[in-house]
Amino acid sequence: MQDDIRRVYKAHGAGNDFAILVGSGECIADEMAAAARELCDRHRSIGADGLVWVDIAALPGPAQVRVWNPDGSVVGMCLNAARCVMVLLHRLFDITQVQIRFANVVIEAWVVPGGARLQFALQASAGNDLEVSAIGPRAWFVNLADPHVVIDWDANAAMHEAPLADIAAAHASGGGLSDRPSNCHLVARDGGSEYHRIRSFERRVEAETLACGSGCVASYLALSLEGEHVFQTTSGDRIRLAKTRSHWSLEGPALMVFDTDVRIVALGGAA
Ligand SMILES: N[C@@H](CCC[C@H](N)C(=O)O)C(=O)O
Repeated sequence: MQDDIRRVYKAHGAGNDFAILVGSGECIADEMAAAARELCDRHRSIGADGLVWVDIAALPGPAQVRVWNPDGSVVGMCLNAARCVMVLLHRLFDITQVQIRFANVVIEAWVVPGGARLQFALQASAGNDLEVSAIGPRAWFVNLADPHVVIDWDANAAMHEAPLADIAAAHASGGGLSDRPSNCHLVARDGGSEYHRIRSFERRVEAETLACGSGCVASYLALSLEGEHVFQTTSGDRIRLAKTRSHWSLEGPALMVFDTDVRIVALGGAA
């Protein structure tokens, strides 16, 4: 393969889709930010909600994982991408378990039928300030590795018709309920049950995505839930979430879509 041609893997976790690059060692952050802008473009390239770099140098030990939004900004933690990485490493190396390390969050991952299960701890610490604060009668700001606004939507009002992009622009873009651009989630709890519907608008994707794993965690925290809860995402897929003491368990679908060779201009390929 020529030096400027890279293997790119396309995968999705509950419809949240990613272009994934695999390599040994650290990547160059500026180059990857530019590669994210290039590869995530849905009109001119593969198209994705984010670009993922997986450093496999230490396998079967920890995989270092970095994620960039389509605008080239860094994602703190991406739980849908984490499941995709587990499924990809299973495909490539036949491993069924791996530790995935984001900059501030360490995740244990296992392959399960149709997807992956993740286990992780989220603690308030210097690099990962966990913050949940009420910002309205039924709205919360939740800071995980990235900022989220959660709005508790009346389950009797048609959530699928809600103008999510407008709500995010009014309340989660830095001028409304939160003072900084945030991901914005509408959550409706059916009959007070353990079953929730969620719609997510992701900052820096600047669009509604089909699912957001961190958004499910933020919603669980905002709504002060306990025990196991299921979030049905816009894609119709389900993300199962439970918390015991400080440990979270998240299970959901992840699928490889295709892989292909791409000349990436940002990584030195000729335009
Ligand atoms: N989709 C992700 C989280 C994405 C975070 C976001 N775009 C940001 O930068 O804040 C997930 O599944 O966790």
